[in-house]
Amino acid sequence: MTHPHTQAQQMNLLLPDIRPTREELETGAVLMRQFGTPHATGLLQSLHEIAQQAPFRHMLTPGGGTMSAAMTSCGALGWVSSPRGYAYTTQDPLSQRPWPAMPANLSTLAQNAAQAAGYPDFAPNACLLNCYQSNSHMGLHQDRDEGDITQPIVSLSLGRTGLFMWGGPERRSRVRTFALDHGDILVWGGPARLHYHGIKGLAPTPHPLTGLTRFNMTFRHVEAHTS
Ligand SMILES: O=C(O)CCC(=O)C(=O)O
Ligand SMILES: [Fe+2]
Repeated sequence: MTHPHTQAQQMNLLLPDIRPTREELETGAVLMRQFGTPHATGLLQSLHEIAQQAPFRHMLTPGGGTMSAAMTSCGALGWVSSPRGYAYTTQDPLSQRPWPAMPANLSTLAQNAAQAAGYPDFAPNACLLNCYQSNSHMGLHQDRDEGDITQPIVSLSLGRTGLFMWGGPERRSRVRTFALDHGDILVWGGPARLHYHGIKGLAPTPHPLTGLTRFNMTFRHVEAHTS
């Protein structure tokens, strides 16, 4: 029996491969596994500081429901849902104060991820933060309240794994479901910018840093025409 591997290859087999991967889901949509992982501790710290100023809350929907994910925002503009509809606002309606500023570690990571995905000019001015528990989900939807669809969406997952639904340009388009793990970043723009997507639920296993909670941050560029 000969040995099929050189000594160097054998050594490599003993080490985990921690290089970020880059997977094009389709034109304009790029999944970069683990892209945020090296920065996770600082990102979670910033998230908790944001939530101290602008707490996670379950927003009401125009259809009369309540969102099962709790949400807040940072940046110049924040996303709100209410019985009156969806909007980006400059103030948190809970405090009537401006949304917390977007911390530099968040915006830098989002811009680096966008650049790696092929969007070098991304300039986020809004970041929506989602907090999911075991019973949370987010139905298939488009991100279309931004006014500007020339810039991509950059989505960072932290903590417990989410089961992400990735569809197409129409609600009835075929949907792929896959896991988004701690540190994964998904970027969608260009021809995929208005593709339907959502969260089917969470994987059962707790995460060492967040327990049974999954956090997600989506970075957006919103045209400043809102209230
Ligand atoms: O939690 C996610 O991965 C997706 C969140 C999302 O689609 C949104 O906030 O618009
Ligand atoms: Fe979305």
